[in-house]
Amino acid sequence: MQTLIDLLWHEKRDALYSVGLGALSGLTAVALFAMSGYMISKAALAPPFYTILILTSFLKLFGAVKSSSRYFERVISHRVTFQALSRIRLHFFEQLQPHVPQLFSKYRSGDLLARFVGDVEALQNFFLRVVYPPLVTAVVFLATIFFSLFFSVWIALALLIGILLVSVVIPVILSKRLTKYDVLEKRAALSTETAEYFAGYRDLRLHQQAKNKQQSLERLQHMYEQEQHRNSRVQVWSQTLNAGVASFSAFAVLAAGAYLVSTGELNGLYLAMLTLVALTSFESAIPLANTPTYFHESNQAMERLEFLDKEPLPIKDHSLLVAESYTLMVNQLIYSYPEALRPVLNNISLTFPAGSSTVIVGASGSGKSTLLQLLAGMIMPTSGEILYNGQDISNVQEESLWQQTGIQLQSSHFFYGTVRENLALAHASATDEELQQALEKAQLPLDLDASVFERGENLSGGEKQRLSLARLFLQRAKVWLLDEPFTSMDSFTEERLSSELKQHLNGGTVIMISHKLNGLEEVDQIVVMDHGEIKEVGSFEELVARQGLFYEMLEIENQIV
Ligand SMILES: Nc1ncnc2c1ncn2[C@@H]1O[C@H](COP(=O)(O)OP(=O)(O)OP(=O)(O)O)[C@@H](O)[C@H]1O
Repeated sequence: MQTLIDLLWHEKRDALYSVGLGALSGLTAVALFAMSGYMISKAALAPPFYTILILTSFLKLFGAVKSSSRYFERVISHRVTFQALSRIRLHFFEQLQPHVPQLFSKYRSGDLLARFVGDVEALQNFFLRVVYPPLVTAVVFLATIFFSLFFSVWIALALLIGILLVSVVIPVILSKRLTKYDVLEKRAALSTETAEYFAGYRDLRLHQQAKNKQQSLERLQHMYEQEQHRNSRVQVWSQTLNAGVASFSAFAVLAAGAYLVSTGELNGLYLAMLTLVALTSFESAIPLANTPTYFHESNQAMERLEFLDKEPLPIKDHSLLVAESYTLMVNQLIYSYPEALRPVLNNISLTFPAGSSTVIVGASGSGKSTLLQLLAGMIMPTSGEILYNGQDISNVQEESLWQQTGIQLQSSHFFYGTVRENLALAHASATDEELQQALEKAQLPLDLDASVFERGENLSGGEKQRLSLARLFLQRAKVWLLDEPFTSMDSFTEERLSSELKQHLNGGTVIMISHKLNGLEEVDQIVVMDHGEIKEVGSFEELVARQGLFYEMLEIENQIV
């Protein structure tokens, strides 16, 4: 909540103006009705014509001030809200950014979307319906009670009791009931499951599970609706009590006034005026009926949005020192995924000399991709160090690291748009000719203006892989980290592409994961991994001669071929 107040504080000037204008509008509304009441009573006594004329002029003045101040108050208060919302979005986006590579290990995409769209949106009510109404009501009531004191202490007391009930007693009681409900949490659960349902719809249909999933979605929707229903029931109660107290207070003012008139303590001329003052001033307290609900909702939205703040991030304030080439070293590296019971990489030490080529092989799940992501600085080691030319990358800003590295992961993301836009991701200023050349090198005969659907849905597995290789052909890096770049290709395309790639990567330090063991004779170093450990390191010839794990795997591959 403190963060929200801090973010809103940036708009303090406009917020103050809108509260001032709101108070002015509320006060002139009270004055308008007070004057009307007084005028009606006065008119009954047949006063001189000029008295009516003066009173009517005041009525017109109050009416004009009320409408214009209300108009400007609306303009400014909405400006405050939208500017604060944009600050809030920016703030949470900045908080989110450093967590991005690992974010989806911890949070589901539907949940993140619910937080950054729905929860941020819920905060638009914070100023308009939580901060603003109590301030305006306080000003209006202070002035009204002070004004009433000139006529009767009892009438002022009736107003004071009424406003205390509306602004303190009712909200406090209802807030206790509201804390039981969590509409945002239920909405997030529904949106998380719905996002997954759409993403996996094809598989659900194929396995005849769409109906089951649909039923569980319906259950979530029902829970969400019930929570909304309970929440709105509290809101309706709040509005009813608010209106009841307002009417009762106005009645109390009328009754007290009538009694005081009968005892001669109050001039009857003011009775209608004071009753109308009470009725109108409680009108400015109507929005208070929604304050507990919106306060509770804003509180919950902030709690859901501050989920990342609690996790301190390492400070990365160094840049990678620029060099002609890089030797990569890994020292006693241990890595455990968050909340995993055992480390996935166990005490790994390796050297990748500058300009050398290394292929990492090993059984599925042995930790190859994890090691590559660590080398790329996408995840941080649990312990141990990763050095680029002796420089520890734990405090190096990712951008400076990624300027020197060309990375291809097992799967790349393709954005909805054109082939050109998807390629430009790797080299924003590349000319059409350069983009075309990259496509040719990647053996991908696609038009630059051809459409790409979300996640590359209209591309085959091999085409996706070649499109991401085309991105690599547009880059000039000194370290290349490639995770199985040819898995979805036929042998002929793989052969042609791999010789193109070899030429392109020439001179850089290349580390590539592969499941194919044949054809590695020219590679400088082969690393064999098993269960998160390095089992063997050496050239093809050395490993074959050793007749260890690599040799066994090669034998099996040869038998299968
Ligand atoms: N984000 C993650 N969160 C938790 N565990 C993970 C995560 N990614 C991978 N793992 C686990 O870490 C282990 C190593 O995974 P990794 O992807 O590094 O293996 P790999 O050798 O590259 O496998 P493959 O050859 O099948 O791609 C696996 O047991 C996997 O279940």
